[in-house]
Amino acid sequence: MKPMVGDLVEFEELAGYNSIEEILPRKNEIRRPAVANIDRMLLVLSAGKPAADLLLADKLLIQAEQNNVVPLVVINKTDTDGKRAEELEEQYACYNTVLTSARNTEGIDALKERIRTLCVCLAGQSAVGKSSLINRLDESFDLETGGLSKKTDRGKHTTRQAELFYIKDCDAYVVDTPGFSMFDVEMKKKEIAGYYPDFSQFRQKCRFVSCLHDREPDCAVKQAVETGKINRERYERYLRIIHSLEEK
Ligand SMILES: Nc1nc2c(ncn2[C@@H]2O[C@H](COP(=O)(O)OP(=O)(O)OP(=O)(O)O)[C@@H](O)[C@H]2O)c(=O)[nH]1
Ligand SMILES: [Zn+2]
Repeated sequence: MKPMVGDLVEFEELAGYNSIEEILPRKNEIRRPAVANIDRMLLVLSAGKPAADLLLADKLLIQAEQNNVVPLVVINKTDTDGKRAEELEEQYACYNTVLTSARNTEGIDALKERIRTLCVCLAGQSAVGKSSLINRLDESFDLETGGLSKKTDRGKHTTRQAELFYIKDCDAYVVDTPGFSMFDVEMKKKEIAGYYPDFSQFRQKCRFVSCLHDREPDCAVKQAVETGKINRERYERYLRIIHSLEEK
């Protein structure tokens, strides 16, 4: 077994270095970002630039649910576009959300309360403000942060490796992770809908037990989309995810 950030280990102190003797059993682990033993995955979305990749966000939320990691959706850069921040909050209303600005410190105290005494990891695209948020959670930190590429409006991948930080103010451990943009869910397509909390109260009412909520008749999930009880954009991205698995 290879050690991961977040692992609890037994180690031996040797001259000048410590040697890992044993990796203790993990309560959970996720692939992207690669971390273990976390209580919450803080999925950071930008209300400004870079534009939030919501397909990526949904896939990361599925991964968290699949691995028993409770997600918290952090909508950062509220100072740049408050309206967009509210739109994102609405799309992810079935999760716990918190609106933040690492620029003007909006929501930082609320974020501290959400992570108090927990071990959490940050996840998301490059330049959404993950390292900037850590700098705000403890003002004595001075992690390197990066701008956007002028040409592409994408992040510059400033953080290169996952690293654990202790936040004294709220007795929490936070793992900063490098941003990424590619991720594929690895599971059977019939399992995917089970990881959508917003579908859960409707799924049982579909005519077919095996309903994929796609082209089947009498699908309660589709009806909920029609009546506005499920966010249509979330549903359309769900279809993209299951169709991409069919193609494989
Ligand atoms: N306006 C505004 N800018 C922000 C905010 N948070 C971060 N930024 C800026 O966004 C850029 C990227 O911030 P980082 O903290 O490096 O982003 P990151 O998610 O850690 O990026 P990677 O390490 O590449 O994954 C920097 O120029 C920050 O100053 C915010 O709330 N509002
Ligand atoms: Zn259905």
